[in-house]
Amino acid sequence: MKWKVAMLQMDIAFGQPDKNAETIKRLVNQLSLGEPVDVIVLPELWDTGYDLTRLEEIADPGGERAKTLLREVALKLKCHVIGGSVAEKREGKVYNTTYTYDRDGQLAGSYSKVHLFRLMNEDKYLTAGENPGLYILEEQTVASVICYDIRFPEWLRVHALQGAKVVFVTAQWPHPRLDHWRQLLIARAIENQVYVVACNRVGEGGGNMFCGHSLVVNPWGEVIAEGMQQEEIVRAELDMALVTEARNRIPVFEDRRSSLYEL
Ligand SMILES: O=C(O)CCC(=O)C(=O)O
Repeated sequence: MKWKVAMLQMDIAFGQPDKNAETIKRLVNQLSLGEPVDVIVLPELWDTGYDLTRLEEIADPGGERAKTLLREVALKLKCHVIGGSVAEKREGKVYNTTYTYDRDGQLAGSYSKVHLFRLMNEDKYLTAGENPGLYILEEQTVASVICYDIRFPEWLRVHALQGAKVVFVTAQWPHPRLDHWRQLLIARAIENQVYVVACNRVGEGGGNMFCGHSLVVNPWGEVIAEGMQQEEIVRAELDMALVTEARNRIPVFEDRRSSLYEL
């Protein structure tokens, strides 16, 4: 199984969900004119950006606005959509939530960010999710996590142990930590013998400058696609056979001594 993936490395207008939805539609139109893709990935909080103090007013009730758009995109491009994340209002709380749609326009699953990033005040305005983000797309188990989650190897391991062959990362990762971004993504790919497909935003907002460099890393830790620091669509091809090859050559999952790791 091979998948062509495309990441929409976009700028995000601070606190302007409608304007950001227009940016997505423009990039999707651009994509629809080129080579077909199997999966697209969007960045984190693409609707509101980090305008956290206005979430009461601008967060998406039940994620319905985002769901409508993402479903339309899946049907237009006939591809799976890892829908970045949006500020989802649910039961009086706000979550940082990803929706994944399959190519038939069906919701394959959702994931709310589990590790809230205190440096950007997420803990003050958002509620943490509790469940892993695992989905089945065309019989492939894949995972999606959000930004700061990549600093928690144990969390990605949970997904790999449950069968994920690809981990999609949706992010708003700022400077000056570009090196952390690249190295953490490469490490997560090597240790879990998975593809890591990570979509970051560009531009500035809320006093942060975001570093782009959306990345695709193969299960051997090789960077097979990387964005620059401007709006662009970053493409790559994933070959699931490489996951099996890496796991057969170095059987990390068989060699684990899990009884020694329980804390
Ligand atoms: O961990 C980091 O350095 C950045 C994390 C982040 O920006 C986020 O989770 O939104």
